[in-house]
Amino acid sequence: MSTSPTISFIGAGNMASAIIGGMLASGFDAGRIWASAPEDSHLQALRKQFNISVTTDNRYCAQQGDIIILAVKPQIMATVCRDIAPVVQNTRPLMVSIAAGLEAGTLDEWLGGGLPLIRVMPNTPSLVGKGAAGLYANDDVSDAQKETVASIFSSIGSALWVDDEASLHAVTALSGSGPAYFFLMLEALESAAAKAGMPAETARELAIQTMAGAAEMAARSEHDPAQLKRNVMSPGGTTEQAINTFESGGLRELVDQALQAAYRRSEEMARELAGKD
Ligand SMILES: NC(=O)C1=CN([C@@H]2O[C@H](COP(=O)(O)OP(=O)(O)OC[C@H]3O[C@@H](n4cnc5c(N)ncnc54)[C@H](OP(=O)(O)O)[C@@H]3O)[C@@H](O)[C@H]2O)C=CC1
Ligand SMILES: O=C(O)[C@@H]1CCC=N1
Repeated sequence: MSTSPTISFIGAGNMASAIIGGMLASGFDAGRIWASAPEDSHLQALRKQFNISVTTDNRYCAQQGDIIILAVKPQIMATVCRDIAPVVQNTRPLMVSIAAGLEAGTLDEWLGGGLPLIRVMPNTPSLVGKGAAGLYANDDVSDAQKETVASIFSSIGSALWVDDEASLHAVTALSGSGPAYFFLMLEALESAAAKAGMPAETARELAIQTMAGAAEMAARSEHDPAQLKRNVMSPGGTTEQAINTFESGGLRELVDQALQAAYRRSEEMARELAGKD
């Protein structure tokens, strides 16, 4: 494989666009990116935005790639993989799946068997170079291939390997789904501030800046989040009142339940899609 491989995305929706946007912003050559999907108008919009090559023909797209990133919904992955199997069995690219739940063994079977395959659980902030991805490789992947894929995902955020495929359920529940948790928090903060009489635009800017600032501080600080939280809580002050309200309302238990629900759904999808349910 050349140092700058051609990457083919099968499926060109939210997550593929976020990865492509992040890759281009980090200097990846648009001439080396292909994407396929059924709806030509969606592809043309993507081509205009990113100047990448597009086609409605998955097999043709697959044929172009040294690395093929499977980025369709898990529920249609079997049809898509079986369709491109004759092509990839011939060209033998490195396969990468970003689908939630779907296990490497199941994908390998649909693709005809014996191909190097990496599962990545990315997230949408990849678009702005702030992604967080967990990666797992099957036994057919070489160290050089692992490095290539890790360097792609490192260029758009953090990329961490897991040794055990089952750990990807936890990655999915934490960072794959995670951006939505923080967007929910932003929604809630904005509407609470609006109730307190703040104009919507001001509330949004202050809430976003506060979230970004807290994240940046947590990333850079030598203190853990509990200490950073205490540093904001003046005894007898305002923060204490808000934190006590969150704690007595069961926020920690709710977060625990939410992550468990996402984790269980990821496991359940793996079983359903492998035909074990
Ligand atoms: N969204 C997220 O935050 C994350 C998603 N993922 C995973 O990424 C994958 C994609 O999710 P997401 O991007 O959100 O989904 P989207 O619905 O946004 O995108 C799905 C894409 O697949 C295309 N598609 C549909 N049918 C076919 C087909 N037969 N052949 C080729 N392409 C097809 C759609 O094309 P068209 O528009 O033409 O219909 C669309 O471009 C999923 O497996 C999900 O688990 C992983 C981590 C995070
Ligand atoms: O909700 C989902 O199933 C996908 C996987 C992680 C984020 N979105």
